[in-house]
Amino acid sequence: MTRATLAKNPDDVSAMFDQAAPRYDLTNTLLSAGQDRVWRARAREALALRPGERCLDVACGTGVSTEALGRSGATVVGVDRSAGMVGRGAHRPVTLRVGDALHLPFRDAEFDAVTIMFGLRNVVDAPAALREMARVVRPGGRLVVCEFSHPAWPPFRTVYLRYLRDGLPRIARRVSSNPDAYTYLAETIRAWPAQRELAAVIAGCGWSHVSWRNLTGGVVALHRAVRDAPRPAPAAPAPQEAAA
Ligand SMILES: C[S@@+](CC[C@H](N)C(=O)[O-])C[C@H]1O[C@@H](n2cnc3c(N)ncnc32)[C@H](O)[C@@H]1O
Repeated sequence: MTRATLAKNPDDVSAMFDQAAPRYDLTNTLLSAGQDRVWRARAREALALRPGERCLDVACGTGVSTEALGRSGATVVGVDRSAGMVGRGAHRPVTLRVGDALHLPFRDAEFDAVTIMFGLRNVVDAPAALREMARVVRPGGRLVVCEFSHPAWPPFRTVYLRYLRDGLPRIARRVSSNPDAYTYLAETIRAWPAQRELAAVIAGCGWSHVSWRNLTGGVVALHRAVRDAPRPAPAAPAPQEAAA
């Protein structure tokens, strides 16, 4: 998976989000023309949390997604590597922690479900993060990855790629507290694996029943999967009567 492991320095990525944090939520809403709320709502539906379940929101940022997930009646915890992003969410009625997706500060099989929304693309080693998410979810538990993707219809793709190249950085220069973060955003979206390719990566990292659906014509894709059950131990050989 070469394109999902672009050379990204984790400390640089966290510093970039620390700087973008003060106006992160506003910038997102403007750049996506309000679609970000719809995409997160679709991810929430796909997770289908039930009251009493435990869910982990990895790369939770300022906790917008975490707070919305918490309305399901499940216990939801958010974790993010950027202290600046987590700090912006301190007022929210959910638990947000500073922590790394590659070394999640949670026990094996602690959660019923895990999600990562617009975060996997930013993690330095996406397959390692997917394996780590599989570790903290119980066998049979659910994964939802919500991430920018690749529109399939060529005319729409052309317009979208032009927006990424010209429109998005221009808007970001006016609103964001760190416009460079949005040049990086456009670059990482272009380099990110297509829907089918990402599904194959997820399937290779401890997840089964992988499926996906496009949102907004493929601008975003929602991938769902189920945590593999542990393989049953091989049956012990039937006891043999010892030869006399
Ligand atoms: C685009 S933001 C998404 C935030 C939030 N999920 C949302 O939907 O608004 C990406 C987040 O990924 C976080 N991130 C990047 N690498 C990470 C890592 N290794 N561990 C945890 N969080 C990470 C960044 O700090 C940033 O907050």
